[in-house]
Amino acid sequence: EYNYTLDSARASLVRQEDSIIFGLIERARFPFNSPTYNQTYTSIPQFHGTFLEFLVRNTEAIQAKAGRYNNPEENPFFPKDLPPSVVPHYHFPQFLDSAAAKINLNEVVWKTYLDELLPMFVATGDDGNYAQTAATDLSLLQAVSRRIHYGKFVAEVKFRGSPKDYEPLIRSKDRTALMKLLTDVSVEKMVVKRVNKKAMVFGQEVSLDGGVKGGKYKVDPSVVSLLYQKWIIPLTKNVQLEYLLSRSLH
Ligand SMILES: O=C(O)C(=O)C[C@]1(C(=O)O)C=C[C@@H](O)C=C1
Repeated sequence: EYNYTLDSARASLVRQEDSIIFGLIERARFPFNSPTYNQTYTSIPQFHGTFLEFLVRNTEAIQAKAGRYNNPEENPFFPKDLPPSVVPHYHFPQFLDSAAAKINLNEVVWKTYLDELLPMFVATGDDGNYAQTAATDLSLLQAVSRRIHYGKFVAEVKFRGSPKDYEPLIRSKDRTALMKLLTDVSVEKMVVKRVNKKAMVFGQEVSLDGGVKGGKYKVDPSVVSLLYQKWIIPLTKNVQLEYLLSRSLH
């Protein structure tokens, strides 16, 4: 069995910050491009939904065939009606409880992304690049979703580390106490500080003479920390909580 530890789980979360910040930078290259999210823009035959939904549903279908969702770290946004994988099944280590498969907070991720995150880091305007915009949305959505659902692994590690603390709270469904037990405020503060710093490093204009052009970053570092503080960390904790509450006990 693969050896997940709190250190290795946290190292993965740190690594995933890179994907999220580069995803933000990539999406921020385009203005808001409202037709991407606007039902009335598309008249795609046999499809009812936004342009983004069209791209995501179809991409997920092809990625499902290619085996993406065989990996327990991946959670689709539209799990209903996905085609089965057509490739040989790689046997990923069974680290999580079987209840994990049912935990999917992507509906919340989707809504939060559109209603809260996008308006915070994207400029207003329309340059017609809807397909490119939707593609950057999808890869960012997938990075955020993977990070948040990685909470399942973090929670399992924590549970195995102190089952005597977690079991009674799970039995009594004490959400408040569970939330308190899985929270580490000092780690959260470090995460928020680090993503701010990474946004400065990754988002600077690099020039050959005289290093970095001052002042302007490709995505606002304070917005990146705010996104983490307000949405990404709290959602990761919600995944941990839901996972623990549905975890089987012996
Ligand atoms: O590192 C942990 O222990 C986590 O559970 C991850 C995380 C996070 O989302 O970054 C969430 C809850 C903790 O309070 C600290 C950090």
